[in-house]
Amino acid sequence: MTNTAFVRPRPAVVTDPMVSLSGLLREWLPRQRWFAGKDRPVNELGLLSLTELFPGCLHLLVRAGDDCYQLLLGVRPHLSPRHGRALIGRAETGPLAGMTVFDALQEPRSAQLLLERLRRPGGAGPLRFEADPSVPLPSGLVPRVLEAEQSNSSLVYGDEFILKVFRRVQPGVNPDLEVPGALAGQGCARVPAPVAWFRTTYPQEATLGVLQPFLRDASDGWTLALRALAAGDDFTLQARELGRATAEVHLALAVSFPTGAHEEGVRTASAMTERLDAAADTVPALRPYVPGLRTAFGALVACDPGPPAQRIHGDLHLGQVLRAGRDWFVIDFEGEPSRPLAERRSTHSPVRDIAGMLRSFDYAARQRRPWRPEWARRCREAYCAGYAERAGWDPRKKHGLLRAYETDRAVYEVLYEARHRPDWLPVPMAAIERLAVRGG
Ligand SMILES: Nc1ncnc2c1ncn2[C@@H]1O[C@H](COP(=O)(O)OP(=O)(O)O)[C@@H](O)[C@H]1O
Ligand SMILES: O=P(O)(O)O[C@H]1O[C@H](CO)[C@@H](O[C@H]2O[C@H](CO)[C@@H](O)[C@H](O)[C@H]2O)[C@H](O)[C@H]1O
Repeated sequence: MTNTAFVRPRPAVVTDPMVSLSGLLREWLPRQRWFAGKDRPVNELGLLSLTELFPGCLHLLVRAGDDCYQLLLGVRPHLSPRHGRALIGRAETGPLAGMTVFDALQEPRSAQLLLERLRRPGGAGPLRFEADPSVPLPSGLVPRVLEAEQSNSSLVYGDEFILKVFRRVQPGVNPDLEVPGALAGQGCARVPAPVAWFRTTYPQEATLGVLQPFLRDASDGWTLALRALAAGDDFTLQARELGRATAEVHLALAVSFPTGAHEEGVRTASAMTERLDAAADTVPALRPYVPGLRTAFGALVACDPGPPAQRIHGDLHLGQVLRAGRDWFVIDFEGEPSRPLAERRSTHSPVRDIAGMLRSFDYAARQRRPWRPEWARRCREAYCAGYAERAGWDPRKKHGLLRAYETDRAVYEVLYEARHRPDWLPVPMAAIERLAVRGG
């Protein structure tokens, strides 16, 4: 979304509201977890589109640096102190002078009206609200903001549905709508199916939010793994079932979307090397390990190409899987948020997902002192065994591939932690050291 043309408000609302909003948003945006540009000041905000969603609620797409963000802003004379967390500030100048501006997603009345909007398919200016007509959406469900460390913002309605509002918007269909929709069409029960969604048609087509059933009694894999570690419990049964669930999702993806040829070793190795070099430019701690890590990528050229490329999850880790009863569900098919959407929607080796989950067992084991490498090793074994049971091929027999993909994932994690959670940097750095120096 690089088109910065000002969209005339449809339906007409206020003129040039950015005069009122820019200063407030420049302060507020860098404090939001989902805002990617924290490392530089927000100098200029470009308005891409503005729509009055309902009275007192503006929908905005704004450009900050190279990124486009979706904002739902409440604008009222006053905000109850009970909802102080939603407050962005009081506009001093421009057409909204004197009004209180707040994050509408964190204010219950606005969140309720947003669900009402999803219940009635139709348009509002460039926005389109759509729903699966076979799923009844009750009115009056009480909203609450999900208190999770998230890349987006999610609202839970009456513990029945969860609405994910994408914050960083890229043109095109978001895989987190596309993939669960296609998998539901294949009857894959491992992924909650979208029941309603909204998108924009301006300045370019883009998915803005998806509503899906809320798995009420579910716990995510990360929480369960840490709980097992703290109690000294074995986690191999769960890991094995998770391996099976991953393979089932991969099989469903392979029939729902076109598959590709085997990823070509030379091309994959050079893409991974490029990512490594870019990461080492940003994170100096990586530099001493670059030659050793390159060896892992270089080995791809000679090793068995592995399974054919296909659509995958793209950012699989323990936080992306939910266990309800004895079943694992997979969520969040957006892929790695920093990659371009076209790349996230293309085919890749399924080994990429497997490597993501294997790295996650290592992350979990490193949350305890002393570090529990045996716990991680057993989970990794069990996960691969479960995967092999369903997929018909065993990831453990693809050592060279697995090492390269794990290395690539650890490099991504180093960059991610450096940007978002510098205190966590030692976790992927320990893996980098292991992969570069000891080779696996
Ligand atoms: N269908 C669901 N049922 C229950 N909880 C969910 C569901 N979808 C997401 N969640 C919860 O919301 C959290 C964030 O969802 P996710 O899609 O990973 O968002 P993000 O991409 O912003 O990180 C998950 O970790 C999980 O706890
Ligand atoms: O926000 P997303 O879930 O899309 O994923 C991003 O954030 C994750 C952290 O919240 C990050 O995952 C890394 O930390 C996890 C523990 O918090 C660990 O289980 C993962 O293995 C590790 O990669 C993920 O990389 C990032 O894309």
